[in-house]
Amino acid sequence: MRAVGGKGINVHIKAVKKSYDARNVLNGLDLKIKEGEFVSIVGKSGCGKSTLLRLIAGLEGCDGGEINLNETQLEGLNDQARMMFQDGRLLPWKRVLENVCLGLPANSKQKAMEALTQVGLKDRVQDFPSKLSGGQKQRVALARALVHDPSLLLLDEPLGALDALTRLEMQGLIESLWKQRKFTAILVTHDVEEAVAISDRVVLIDHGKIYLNQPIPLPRPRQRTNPAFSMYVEEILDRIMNRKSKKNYSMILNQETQSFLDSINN
Ligand SMILES: Nc1ncnc2c1ncn2[C@@H]1O[C@H](COP(=O)(O)OP(=O)(O)OP(=O)(O)O)[C@@H](O)[C@H]1O
Repeated sequence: MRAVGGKGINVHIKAVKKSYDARNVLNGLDLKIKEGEFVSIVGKSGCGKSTLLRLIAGLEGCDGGEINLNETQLEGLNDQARMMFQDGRLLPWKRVLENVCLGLPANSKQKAMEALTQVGLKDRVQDFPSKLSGGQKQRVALARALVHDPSLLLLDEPLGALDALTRLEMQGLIESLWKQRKFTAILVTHDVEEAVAISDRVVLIDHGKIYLNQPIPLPRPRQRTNPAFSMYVEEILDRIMNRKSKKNYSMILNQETQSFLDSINN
């Protein structure tokens, strides 16, 4: 069933398989994401993060298993989701406002203006993308996704090409829009600090399955100077690199993980 007004949806990924050229990328992957939850996906390059996002977007089909959105099996394109990529994918010959209005009915200008105001670009609506900085282009891409009131926002390394300061600003913007609009968000990122800073939960893909399912129960906005913040970052990095945990945080983290997983399964 379609969620209304951008309210988040549950995403249930069941035993999903995907292969390319007879090589298994996703190998019976299971993941449950709650309505309105912010989940980040991390893992080594090539482990299948973007593949999973494309399957959830319905851009490609699964070779096995299924993806359910609020208990309804996804077939074809996921019309409740919008996706944002590393390169904003703006049309260079269209102005900012026209880029955001793409695919919308002719009377949607007001709504597009509101989305552009929310991302802090109301003064740049008549500019062409070539006049914008990298961060501004990604703000347009974010407005273009949000103007459709998605129930699910899929973020494929959207901040990967930005400088460190712009990245921090954009993380804050994405987090505040997620809080206001209450959509479900799935972020693919290589930056474990970014994942810990804005997610309710970080999941790690390895060998085509979820290898770590780590809730981040820290208050928001997250303080990077908080020792617990560094503990999560270190532990997740250790697990990505298959290193033995240096400080033996695993036990604490595993207890939190188990109680979180119990709560979503009940
Ligand atoms: N269309 C395709 N045809 C063939 N192989 C593909 C295709 N798409 C992805 N792959 C392969 O599937 C594997 C997973 O790719 P994917 O892009 O999902 O990884 P990723 O974890 O997002 O990587 P990165 O972090 O480097 O972006 C890679 O080995 C990739 O080469």
